[in-house]
Amino acid sequence: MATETTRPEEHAPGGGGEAPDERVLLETEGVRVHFPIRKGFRQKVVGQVKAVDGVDLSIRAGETLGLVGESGCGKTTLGSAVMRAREITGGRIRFRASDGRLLDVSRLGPDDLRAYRREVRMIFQDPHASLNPRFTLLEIIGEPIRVNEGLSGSALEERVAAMLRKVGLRPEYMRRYPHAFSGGERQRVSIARALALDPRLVVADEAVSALDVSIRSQILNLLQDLQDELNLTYLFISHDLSVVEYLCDRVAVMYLGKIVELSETEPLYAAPRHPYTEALLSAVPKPDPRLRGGERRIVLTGDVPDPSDPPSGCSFRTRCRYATERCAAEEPPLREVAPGRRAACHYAEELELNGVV
Ligand SMILES: Nc1ncnc2c1ncn2[C@@H]1O[C@H](COP(=O)(O)OP(=O)(O)OP(=O)(O)O)[C@@H](O)[C@H]1O
Repeated sequence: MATETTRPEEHAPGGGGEAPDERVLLETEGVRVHFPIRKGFRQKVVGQVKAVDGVDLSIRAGETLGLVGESGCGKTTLGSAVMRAREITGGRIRFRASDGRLLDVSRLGPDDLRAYRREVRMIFQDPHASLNPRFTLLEIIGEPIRVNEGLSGSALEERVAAMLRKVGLRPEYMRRYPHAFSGGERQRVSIARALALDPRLVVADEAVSALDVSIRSQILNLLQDLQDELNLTYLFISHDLSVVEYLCDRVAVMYLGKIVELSETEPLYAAPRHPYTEALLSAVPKPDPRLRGGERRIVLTGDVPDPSDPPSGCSFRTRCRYATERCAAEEPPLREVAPGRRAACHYAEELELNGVV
């Protein structure tokens, strides 16, 4: 297959011939991932689950971008599309390779695909499921290094020892199997494996959700330290808004396959511009019980609508307490509503929404 690459000066992320934004490491443009629904003996396609339905997002080099939303809104599917673990149905994902070229991720030739898979790595949610119990840490962490760099013997052991030290584990642990370790230690092993090839972008999907609260902050601190030390960029997928507030520079809020709000973290938490963000924030536990007043808590009623049959107009309108007739008739685009802030709500400028106190 042909590899489509463009020189940085030829194409700007964001398209449309603007000056190229050198800060952008990865960009999605109108990305869609639809799953066909098949029925009957002939497995006829009777519909589409629109898991990701037109996502424009850019991830800047060195930042941590949080991707939040309820279960089923398409976060994991978008992360898998970025990882190229899932083919996209439409749109485009572009990545700025270390040599400065912009790569079209769904059209990579074999060499560029191999390079992409070294530069973009994933940390999974469940370190119990993602670490093979039959392999030692040397094999688990060393495997990508052996395959990609051809190292073996003591050279490989040295690299694995260095990775173990980096994530706060003792090098002599490399002879042991995953079952000998606690959940937090296993997540450190997953991180060591993800970082073994010196990636530039790390997609972390619910990376601390399975951990005890006491361990969670240790792993978050480790991720931050490693980001500083290794110049990493993170796409941090989570349904936990407290964790995202702590770790992320910017936040993208996803609902029913679309980004509905995108902003730097602090202003988004202080004064959201989309009613869905407001509802998510109102459910975040407050440290001070006096601030947990019933009147501030907005209960999101009902489930996320069926992504194979989304509501007309604004997809959130069926659960939105501010919805009007216009919301059913007209889909609000994701647009700039204040400097550096985007929201997909007709009333983003007028509504006075509550943030986290
Ligand atoms: N392989 C698949 N085939 C059909 N539908 C799928 C498939 N994978 C995901 N979906 C559907 O796509 C939608 C988005 O799922 P996805 O797992 O991406 O959401 P999510 O926000 O990551 O949720 P969670 O946090 O529960 O993983 C859901 O409706 C899900 O049922």
